[in-house]
Amino acid sequence: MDLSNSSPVITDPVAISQQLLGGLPSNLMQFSVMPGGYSSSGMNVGVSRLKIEEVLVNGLLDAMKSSSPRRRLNVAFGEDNSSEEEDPAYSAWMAKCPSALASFKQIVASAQGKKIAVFLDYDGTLSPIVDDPDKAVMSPVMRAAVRNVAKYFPTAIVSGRSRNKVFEFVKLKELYYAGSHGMDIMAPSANHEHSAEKVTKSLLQVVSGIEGATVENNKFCVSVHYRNVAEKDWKLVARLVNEVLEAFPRLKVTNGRMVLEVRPVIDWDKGKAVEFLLQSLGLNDSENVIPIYIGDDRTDEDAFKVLRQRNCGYGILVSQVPKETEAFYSLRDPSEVMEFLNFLVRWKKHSV
Ligand SMILES: O=P(O)(O)OC[C@H]1O[C@H](O[C@H]2O[C@H](CO)[C@@H](O)[C@H](O)[C@H]2O)[C@H](O)[C@@H](O)[C@@H]1O
Repeated sequence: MDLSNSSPVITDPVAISQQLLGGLPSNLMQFSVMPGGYSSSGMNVGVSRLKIEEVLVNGLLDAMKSSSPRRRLNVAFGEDNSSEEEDPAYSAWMAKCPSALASFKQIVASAQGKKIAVFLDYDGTLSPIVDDPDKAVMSPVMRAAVRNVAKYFPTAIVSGRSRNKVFEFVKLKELYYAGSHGMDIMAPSANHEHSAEKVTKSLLQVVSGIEGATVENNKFCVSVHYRNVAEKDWKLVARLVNEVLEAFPRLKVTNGRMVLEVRPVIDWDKGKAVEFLLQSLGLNDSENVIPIYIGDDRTDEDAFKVLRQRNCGYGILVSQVPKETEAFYSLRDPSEVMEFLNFLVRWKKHSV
């Protein structure tokens, strides 16, 4: 795709957005408590607004605490500080989610004679997780691995970052990009971008007093980072984000790796982006195409689910700790991601 015209892979964004918005499943409709404690459906919920807010905030806080553990691992390519001996819990987890490196022969055997399409998350997959989101740079050797993969396989970056921002990190024009958790290729109607601008401003105001809290505008989505916030202040972050979102009924909050992701309440995610990319690239033939999606966080699970539902292709989770996942295989960190990508290139070079 020619990025110079900065036009993403889209068909008719307005029609698709209307279809998306019109097709909003009921479970995503906003639950609103009417004055006097009646829900929009007229049911007497008998629950005070404050009680509901407390439940929402505590739910968010539980999810924040369960997000990626505070592990200060310097895993920038070969400087992995994790202990050498195998962690029994990780070994037990790998029985269910085997290493994609150890399973490489099975993966390529199933791809023999078929087309492989590669989808790559950015943060925690191509770049190590670091404290400052602006410093999550990709190493030259990882860039070379991705560049080489793109020589043999259609390759896309699917990121929560804005499309422009993740392109600035990756710097490879020959790739396809789906930014803002897969929405940017759709160029949803401008009001999503407008909401993101407005909610960014509100979030910056409310978290400005919390040390370590930062807000990142990713065009159609906004990230509220709490990686550098003292755990005692996490509930305050959750409460403030929840309060701001009350004024934005078309936005929701989901969890990433020590980040609250503020996203439009539309039925669109990285999984839908992968389906859209496969279709628009003419790779929708599940008999002859093996999509491989590599990612590290909860938003990547939407893509893993799609591949599992299609019974075609492989999700690969990047994690150093056992996690519930829809992925088929696992890799420990970005250095193993790079090794896997290099395996793919070597296999293709020697099998043509
Ligand atoms: O979909 P991704 O490409 O994985 O992007 C998801 C989020 O990644 C970034 O945040 C994460 O990485 C940061 C840098 O390593 C880290 O500081 C932060 O704690 C992680 O959550 C990015 O800043 C977010 O906007 C993305 O949504």
